[in-house]
Amino acid sequence: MQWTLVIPLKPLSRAKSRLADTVADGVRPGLVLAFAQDTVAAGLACRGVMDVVVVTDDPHAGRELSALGARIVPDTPARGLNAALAHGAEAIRLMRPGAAVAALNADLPALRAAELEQVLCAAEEFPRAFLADAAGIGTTLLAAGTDRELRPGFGTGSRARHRVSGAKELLLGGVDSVRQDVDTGDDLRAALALGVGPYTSAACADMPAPGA
Ligand SMILES: Nc1nc2c(ncn2[C@@H]2O[C@H](COP(=O)(O)OP(=O)(O)OP(=O)(O)O)[C@@H](O)[C@H]2O)c(=O)[nH]1
Ligand SMILES: C=C(OP(=O)(O)O)C(=O)O
Repeated sequence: MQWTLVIPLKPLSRAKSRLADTVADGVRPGLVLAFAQDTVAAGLACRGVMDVVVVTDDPHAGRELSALGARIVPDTPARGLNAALAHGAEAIRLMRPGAAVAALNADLPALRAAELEQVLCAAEEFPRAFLADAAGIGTTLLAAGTDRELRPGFGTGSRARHRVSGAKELLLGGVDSVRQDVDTGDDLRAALALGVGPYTSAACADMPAPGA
């Protein structure tokens, strides 16, 4: 099965506010963009991925991610993360009816294409499936196979919400890079320990010791 990834990204100046105590305001937007660049680059390098759609209203991020090969879809006006994902999935299926769609957070700087491939292969077995985040509370990926509605329930506590929605939880080992989202300073240190992609690595090199 070939998947289209739909990746939501908030305007950079407002994103990742929970990193404020670790990363200075002036540096944070560049770091958030670097997370998204590493996420998109790994997604595009994944064999099971046909294409990547980023839902964002941020013009700078749109240009940079489009240069990597992503298609940019403008956000729905101020209706939040799940509306953005539903809107992205709808745009994909207008273009390619029935397409298999997987929502993926843009904050996965350690993402490895081979691990994403493993998750998407496992998701093929179910109409809807999801992967819990490293903290075990949220979700980093929600997949809807051919002709299945995505029905995203992302946000705080989304693991339980996606379970209740009937999506199958993928209980896989060896896919830490797909689970490791970055919300806090501790998450950033965990991602750095796993090994981040080149954009995040370069952004962190300009920062005062985020891994300390
Ligand atoms: N397009 C779009 N993406 C969103 C929106 N809200 C959140 N996201 C994205 O959804 C993903 C998961 O969101 P969070 O992990 O909460 O990221 P965040 O909102 O930047 O983080 P905090 O400010 O710390 O809450 C990230 O890739 C965000 O950029 C939205 O309203 N529109
Ligand atoms: C978006 C999510 O949460 P967080 O903001 O904690 O990344 C989620 O896990 O669905």
